[in-house]
Amino acid sequence: MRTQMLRSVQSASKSSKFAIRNYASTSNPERKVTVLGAAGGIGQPLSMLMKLNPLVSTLSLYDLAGTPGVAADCSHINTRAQVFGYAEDKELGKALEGSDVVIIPAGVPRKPGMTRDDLFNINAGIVKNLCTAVAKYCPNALVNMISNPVNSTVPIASEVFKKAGTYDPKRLFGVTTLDVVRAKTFYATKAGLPVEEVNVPVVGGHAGITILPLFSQAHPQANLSESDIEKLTKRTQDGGTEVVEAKAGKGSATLSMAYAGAIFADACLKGLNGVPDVVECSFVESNVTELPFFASKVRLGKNGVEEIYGLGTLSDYEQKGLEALKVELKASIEKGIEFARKNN
Ligand SMILES: NC(=O)c1ccc[n+]([C@@H]2O[C@H](COP(=O)([O-])OP(=O)(O)OC[C@H]3O[C@@H](n4cnc5c(N)ncnc54)[C@H](O)[C@@H]3O)[C@@H](O)[C@H]2O)c1
Ligand SMILES: O=C(O)C[C@H](O)C(=O)O
Repeated sequence: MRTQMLRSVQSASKSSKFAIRNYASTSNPERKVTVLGAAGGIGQPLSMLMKLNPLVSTLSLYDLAGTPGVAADCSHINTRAQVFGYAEDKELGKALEGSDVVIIPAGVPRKPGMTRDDLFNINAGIVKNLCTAVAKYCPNALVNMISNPVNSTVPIASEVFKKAGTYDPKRLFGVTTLDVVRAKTFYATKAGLPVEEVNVPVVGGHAGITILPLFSQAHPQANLSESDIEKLTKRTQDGGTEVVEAKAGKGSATLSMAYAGAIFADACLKGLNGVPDVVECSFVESNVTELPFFASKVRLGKNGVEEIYGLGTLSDYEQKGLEALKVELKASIEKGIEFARKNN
């Protein structure tokens, strides 16, 4: 028994040495990913998932406090990325310099009874300051905005970058991947399909009714009733609230968000590295509708957004949802722009 265990340990260690040699010999370019808010509920698991990503060569972890510990912990994982922890304002520049992708989950989460917009007063200022630093230290980075309310924080970031003269709409993304992750999970469960084979585009924004899953375009197509589609739509729109209530005051989605954030950052890295046909939904500057920002499928490439796809054919129910969401989304976008202009 003991010999058998020893043998399996020896073979495991042989295979991990082999894996390390393989990493060293891959042709993946050097890529620096920075996480701002890395010691938080999303930041920690997201940092770990980025440490596991072989496309990352440098992982830079920044938060107001606690990042040296998170970085030391992550750094012991035997994967390619070199990990560095930075804390406090004075280290923000070093954390950001040379970044290819900056992921921003810095800010406060919701408690039961709150909307994402209730976070605006605190998170708007945090995002504005962090984006000012991004413009200064890594103006060419792809920015993955996770901090809520995404419908307003992305417009804030765009105004900050415009003021700094660094704005490139192809490089700014609101991360809406969690809506897609949820839509896939709920749809696959209801339809009895293997979840890994399911795809569902989610468009609009990232709050309540502005989240519009397009189940009429789901793959594979399942024969669900109108009432099932309405329930799935509502559950996707309320997915964040479902987690906030279940956590009962201890924050919002962190683990599923870290997973979703890691998928989106990986797509950005693949695009930068020239991998073809990388498509994800994201909230970006867009002319798909009359609104200046909108989430839809985008193709990622060496410059960030290479192509923004239109909405395709919508069902009557989705068309109504689209018209209904525009009022709220427009107001949230304008609120962000106005805040950034006033506080410039
Ligand atoms: N886009 C999405 O789908 C999605 C999903 C889940 C949560 N969120 C949002 O992500 C944000 C973070 O959520 P969380 O659960 O990780 O919260 P958290 O409170 O656990 O962590 C936030 C972290 O941000 C840090 N922070 C605050 N101000 C900072 C600053 N100026 N610079 C650097 N770091 C700073 C805090 O110290 C903390 O460690 C919230 O706004 C939440 O609503 C978005
Ligand atoms: O719901 C929240 O407040 C967090 C996040 O936006 C989510 O969708 O889980």
